[in-house]
Amino acid sequence: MAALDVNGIRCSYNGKAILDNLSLQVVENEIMCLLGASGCGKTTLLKAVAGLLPVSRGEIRIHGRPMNAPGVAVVPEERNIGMIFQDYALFPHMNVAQNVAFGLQSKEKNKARVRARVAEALELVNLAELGDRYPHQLSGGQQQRVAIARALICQPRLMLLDEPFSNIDTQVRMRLIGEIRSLLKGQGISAIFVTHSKEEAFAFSDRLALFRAGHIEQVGRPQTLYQHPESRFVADFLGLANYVPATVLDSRTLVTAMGTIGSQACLNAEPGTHGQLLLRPRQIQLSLTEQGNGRVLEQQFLGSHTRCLVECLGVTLEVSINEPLPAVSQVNVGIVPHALTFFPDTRQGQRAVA
Ligand SMILES: Nc1ncnc2c1ncn2[C@@H]1O[C@H](COP(=O)(O)OP(=O)(O)OP(=O)(O)O)[C@@H](O)[C@H]1O
Repeated sequence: MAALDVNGIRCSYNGKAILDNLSLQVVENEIMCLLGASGCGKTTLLKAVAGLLPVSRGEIRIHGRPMNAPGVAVVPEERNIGMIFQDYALFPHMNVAQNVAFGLQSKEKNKARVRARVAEALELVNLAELGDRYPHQLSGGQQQRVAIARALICQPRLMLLDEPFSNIDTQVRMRLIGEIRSLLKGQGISAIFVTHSKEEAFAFSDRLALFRAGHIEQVGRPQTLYQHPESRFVADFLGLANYVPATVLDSRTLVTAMGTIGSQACLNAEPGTHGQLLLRPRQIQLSLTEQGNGRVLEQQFLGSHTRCLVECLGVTLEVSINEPLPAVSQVNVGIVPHALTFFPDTRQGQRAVA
């Protein structure tokens, strides 16, 4: 059974539909990321799932239970979900332990049991020693951990996280993402996580749904979307994309100005089809040679890799290499063998065929 089943929902503000006929499934213990530019409807979907926004068409089921069937509108506190927001939403006049206990107190009257559950939740987020501190005495990362402990204490089966890492500085962010991911996995909690950062989406999610103006453009594993985007919109959103004009020779070969390039998977396009070959910066390799077909225009050493701009037969390519090359180098541009992604020119919206 799916942890969450969103089926053809419509949500509006002031009569204007923001989501229309939108569907999405999240399986048990899966972390799904809603990724997209500002205003595309990610938070609207989260609010509909939480029960904070009415759904005028379609259906939402959480662990098989209908939330909004005709005559049914399950209130947020009865959906067995935890919510974590960007601004932590901690009560400033309560200490950490009181903040964490807050949601449980209406359900559990036995004070000793509340104390034990608070201690357990703080232990899970590595804040066992800080129960007496107040929010203003904590770092951003620690405050977000308190918000997570507060959500975990009610033992939700589905967690909704709305940009939970955007106020955390970059050095702490990736560590916190790793910690929270293992925590959710360890506790068997499914989650939906909203962000507009692709790096966070890649690091945190099992699958991601890329939003575009109220609909989902593509949903799948982060690596699949990055390496095999179905449209140029997805390709461009998820990272730097080079495009090389190409023509299909046969089901596994493209002809480009750089020569013929073999694909490790079928291209599914008719021979003679013109289009664009997608090449990520790591899918291009450079070798130093005076007779090479490329010329290095610019390089930036970025620590873990070097960004290199190369002019090759009239196309400028961005390539990612380990170490900088000698200045003013002539290079040969080659393609790392892989399953090629090719966008035919003729199709509307330029959908990929590989
Ligand atoms: N309360 C509201 N009343 C009217 N329009 C709203 C309201 N809340 C959001 N909207 C509009 O709905 C659209 C989707 O907003 P939503 O908050 O879902 O976007 P988002 O993808 O989460 O964006 P962000 O990344 O900026 O949070 C936007 O055009 C926004 O202006």
